[in-house]
Amino acid sequence: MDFISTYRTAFIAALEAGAAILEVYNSNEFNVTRKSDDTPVTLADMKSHQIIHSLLESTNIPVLSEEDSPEHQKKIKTEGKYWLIDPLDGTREFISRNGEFTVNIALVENKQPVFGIIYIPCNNLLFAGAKNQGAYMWEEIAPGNAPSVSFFMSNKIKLPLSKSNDVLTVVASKSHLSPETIDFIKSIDQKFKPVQILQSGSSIKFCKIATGEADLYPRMDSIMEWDTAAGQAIIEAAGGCVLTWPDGDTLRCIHTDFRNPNFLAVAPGRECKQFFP
Ligand SMILES: Nc1ncnc2c1ncn2[C@@H]1O[C@H](COP(=O)(O)O)[C@@H](OP(=O)(O)O)[C@H]1O
Ligand SMILES: [Mg+2]
Repeated sequence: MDFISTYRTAFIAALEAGAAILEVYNSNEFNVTRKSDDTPVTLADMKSHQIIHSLLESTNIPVLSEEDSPEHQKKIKTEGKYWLIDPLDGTREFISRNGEFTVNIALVENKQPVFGIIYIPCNNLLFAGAKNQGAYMWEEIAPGNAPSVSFFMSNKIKLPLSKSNDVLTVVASKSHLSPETIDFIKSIDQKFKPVQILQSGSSIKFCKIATGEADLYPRMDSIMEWDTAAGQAIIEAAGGCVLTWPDGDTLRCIHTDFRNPNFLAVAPGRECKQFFP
């Protein structure tokens, strides 16, 4: 549990970024523009990016953000340790005002996420986990100034939570559901009836796997390493796995264009192999 004090700056950054995001969310000034890959970006993405960057720079560990320029991203040495951040994951959900967006901060070491934070500012929910140190969630964590380390220690809820039923629950994207993901869900439905399907935006899907609220998160289209690193660290710390599909290797941050292959995340306590060919 030392990670709460070790990575205190990341906790502070996530909550301060959450406050800046909500300030934009509660205004009508989103300033939506399109990036070169045609994905949307808002004033909230950029404010969050600046806050997290400036706070994490004090750790003397390089910072790589989704919103950095491609030139800056290429300069970061990904051989050692670096922060990998998505200042606002679920920009489409943000723009459509459904509240399903997150702040993601991961620490990557030797190509593997070893620590992750996901903050859901609209729900006051915070998730964090570190390799060999477990994963936890906190409720009623308001955006803004971070509570003390002792507050985090005494209010933590260990993940996974206990599960109340045997139905296999699959969680999938709300805004980007590829035909391959739909085919995978159909095949699971045939093999493991009854199957329940949930849809949610952003890294909230990883949080649902880490808590055990959902059992499977299939992603059969290629999302980026900043979309997955924090969630993977939390799921693995909780005892689950995030594996490439269909090979079944542990997902790693090894791609020069930061684009992940297809993957399947499996909740703690579920045997991963049964879902692979
Ligand atoms: N085909 C694709 N290629 C790259 N990124 C993708 C993608 N489909 C979805 N994403 C990104 O994945 C993130 C989460 O999406 P989803 O809610 O569908 O899980 C979003 O990140 P951002 O909002 O940070 O840009 C979205 O842009
Ligand atoms: Mg983003």
